[in-house]
Amino acid sequence: MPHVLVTGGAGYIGSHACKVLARSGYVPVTYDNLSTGWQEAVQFGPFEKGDLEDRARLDEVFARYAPVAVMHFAAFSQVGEAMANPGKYWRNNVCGSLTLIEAAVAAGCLNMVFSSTCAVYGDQDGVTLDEDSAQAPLNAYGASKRAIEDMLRDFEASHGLNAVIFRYFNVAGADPDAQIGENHVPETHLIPVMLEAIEGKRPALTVFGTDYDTPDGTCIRDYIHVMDLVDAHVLGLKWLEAGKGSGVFNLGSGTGYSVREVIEAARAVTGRAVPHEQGPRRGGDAVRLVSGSLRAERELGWRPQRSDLGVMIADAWKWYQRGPYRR
Ligand SMILES: NC(=O)c1ccc[n+]([C@@H]2O[C@H](COP(=O)([O-])OP(=O)(O)OC[C@H]3O[C@@H](n4cnc5c(N)ncnc54)[C@H](O)[C@@H]3O)[C@@H](O)[C@H]2O)c1
Ligand SMILES: O=c1ccn([C@@H]2O[C@H](COP(=O)(O)OP(=O)(O)O[C@H]3O[C@H](CO)[C@H](O)[C@H](O)[C@H]3O)[C@@H](O)[C@H]2O)c(=O)[nH]1
Repeated sequence: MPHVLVTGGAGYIGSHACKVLARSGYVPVTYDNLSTGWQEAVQFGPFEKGDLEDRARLDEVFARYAPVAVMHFAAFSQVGEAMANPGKYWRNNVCGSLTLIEAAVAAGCLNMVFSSTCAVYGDQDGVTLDEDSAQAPLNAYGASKRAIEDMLRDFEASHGLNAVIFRYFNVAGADPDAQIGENHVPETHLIPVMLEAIEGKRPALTVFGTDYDTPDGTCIRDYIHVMDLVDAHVLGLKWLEAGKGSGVFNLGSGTGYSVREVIEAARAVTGRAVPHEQGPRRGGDAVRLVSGSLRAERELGWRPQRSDLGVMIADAWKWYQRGPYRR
C-alpha cells in the first residue's frame, strides 16, 4: 500500500487524517515532535518522532518509507500565542516548512497537501471569502501560513513540487466513533472551551468581545467538521496522484455562526447551560470569517456530510465525555 508522510499526525486534525487515509488504502506515517500532539493519537500507522527542522531525521524517514505524498499539518496555530510570541511562529512554521519542503524535493516526493488557514485573509469587512479574496493577515500565525504558501509556489516553479493548499475555516467536532478527538493543553478553541465550562473544568467561558459590528455583537466564524475536512484531504491527494497539478481551496461550510449562537447550540445539544461571562476583545481576532467558495465541491467533488453545528458539537461532546488524552 502507498505510504503518505503525515507531519503533525499526532495532533487534532492530523490524527483524523490518518484514520481516513488508513481506510482509503494508504499507510499514514506520522512524523511529529509531540510538542502539542499525543502519541496515543497515533493509531493508524507507524510513528516517527522528529522535528520539522531536523533535516537528517527527515531524510532518514523519506528514505525508509518512500512516501507518494506529504500531508503537512505540523505547525503552531494559536492566534493569541502568535500575538504574544511571533518569533515562535515564524521559526517553527516557516523555517520548519522550508526544511520539510527541501527534504521532500531532495527525496523526489513532489506531492504535498498543505494546511493553510482563512487567517491569511484577515478582516475583509463582512465579505464572504473566496480563494481570490485579498490577503491581509492580522497576526503572525496567518502571516506565517501565507509565507509558506508563497514558498510552495516558488518550489513548484523551480522543482516541480505540486501542492494542494487548503485554507481551513474553524475546524470542529471529533471522530464520530470517539476514538480520537481534539485535545489541546491549554485549550483555546471555542467549542472545547465551552465543553470544559459545562463540565466545571473551568469556571466559565469568556466571550471575547461583545461590541463587534455583528447582529449580536460577537465574532462570526464558519465551522467545519474535522471528518469532512480530512475527507477533502484524501480527495486532494487523489487529485495530485492524477497529475492535476497545484490548487488552492477554501474548506468551510459557507455558514457563519456568532459566538453567542454557538453557546446556544451547545446548550441545546448537551441540555446544560454554558457558564459564560463577557470579556474584552482578543487581539488578532477578525470580526467575520466565512467561506464563500464552492471550488472544493466543484473541482474535487467534496461533499461535507457532518458540518451541521449541532452534529459538530454532539461529536465533540461525545469525545469529551469519553475522556481526553492525559500528559
Ligand atoms: N484547528 C483549526 O481550526 C485550524 C484552522 C486552520 C488551520 N489549521 C492548521 O491545521 C494544522 C493542524 O492543526 P491542529 O488543530 O491539528 O493542531 P495540533 O496542535 O493539534 O497539531 C499540530 C501537530 O504538529 C506537531 N508539531 C508542531 N510543530 C512541530 C515540529 N516543528 N515538528 C514536528 N511536529 C510538530 C504537534 O506536536 C502536533 O501534533 C495546523 O497547521 C494548523 O495551522 C487548524
Ligand atoms: O474562550 C474563547 C475562545 C474563543 N472565543 C471566540 O470564538 C471564536 C472562535 O475562536 P477560536 O479560538 O475557536 O478560533 P479562531 O477563529 O481564533 O482560530 C481558528 O481560525 C483561525 C483563523 O482565523 C486559525 O486558523 C486557527 O488555527 C483556528 O483555530 C472567536 O471569535 C473567538 O474570539 C471566545 O469568545 N472565547
